[in-house]
Amino acid sequence: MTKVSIVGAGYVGAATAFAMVLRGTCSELVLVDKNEAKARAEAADISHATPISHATRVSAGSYADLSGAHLVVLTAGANQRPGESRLELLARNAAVFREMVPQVLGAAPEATLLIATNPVDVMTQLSAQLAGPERAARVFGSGTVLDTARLRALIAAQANVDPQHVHGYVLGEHGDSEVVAWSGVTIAGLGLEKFMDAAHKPWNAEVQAQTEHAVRHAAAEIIAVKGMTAYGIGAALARITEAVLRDRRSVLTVSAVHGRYGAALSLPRVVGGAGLLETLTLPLSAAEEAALERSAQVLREAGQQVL
Ligand SMILES: NC(=O)C1=CN([C@@H]2O[C@H](COP(=O)(O)OP(=O)(O)OC[C@H]3O[C@@H](n4cnc5c(N)ncnc54)[C@H](O)[C@@H]3O)[C@@H](O)[C@H]2O)C=CC1
Ligand SMILES: CC(=O)C(=O)O
Repeated sequence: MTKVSIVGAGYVGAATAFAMVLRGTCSELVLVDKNEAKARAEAADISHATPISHATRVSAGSYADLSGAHLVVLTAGANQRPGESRLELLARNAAVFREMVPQVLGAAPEATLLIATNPVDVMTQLSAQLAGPERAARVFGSGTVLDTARLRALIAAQANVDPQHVHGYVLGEHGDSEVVAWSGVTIAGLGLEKFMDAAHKPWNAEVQAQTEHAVRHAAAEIIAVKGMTAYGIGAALARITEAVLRDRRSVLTVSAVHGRYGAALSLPRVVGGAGLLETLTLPLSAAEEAALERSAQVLREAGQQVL
């Protein structure tokens, strides 16, 4: 039996629950929201997919119903309005987390906490602070797992290959200062430029810059039209959850506090049954290292407002 709870049954919480049911991530799923009627309606709607996907017991509940959860996904709080940055949500969502995290930990003291609410890096650092150092390996955020997926999808489209066979990472803030680690992107074991050359696909500095711009601004462009993003992050949260529940030792760019950078930010990390198992140090170019340090500086300054 694997039990997951999602606190925040808005667009992201519902998309995550739906992704989990389609993927068969867990056997029991409980949705909690301060709007109890919304949580009940989403749970009912999603449960109707279970006979034609995976047998998952989906319900709505209160904090008390988190008891026994192996992992709790936190998606509660405000989302961005068109034109707003993630960091502008800081004060509002920090207030939600100060109230919510102690209640979650009170009801499910053994659970791994997976944070998605924005600004996700600062919310992760705040949650880690509220949870205490003994839970350090079990409190982390979705970080740049979504941005990394966007990068892989865009490169795959250019290369005309399966996105699962494109490897590379977005590091740092899940936000405007994020860093695309171009020096480490590979397809079929070849560096990106070598692969594109061998496959006779057009790739140059201009295409690379356009791709990076599209990754960095993906959320803003989607939000400008439909008001929110949900499917990408829903799939990402389901994938991260599976790494924990199935002890996969997956390499994922989740966000966690890093002593050297003095903030929670994303680096490639090994994620498994005990949570964060290892942080990997990638060989980066000097420009990427400097950009990562600047991203950490953005997060340290943002953190000073609420930590
Ligand atoms: N990390 C990532 O990659 C992504 C993060 N997000 C973030 O996820 C968060 C949620 O976004 P949406 O689902 O679109 O927002 P939404 O407004 O649709 O849902 C938020 C839900 O949180 C609930 N809520 C608020 N305070 C609560 C509390 N104290 N206890 C329980 N429930 C509470 C609300 O009732 C609402 O149902 C936002 O901060 C958004 O920016 C969104 C997309 C990607
Ligand atoms: C909203 C957000 O953080 C995203 O889609 O990346």
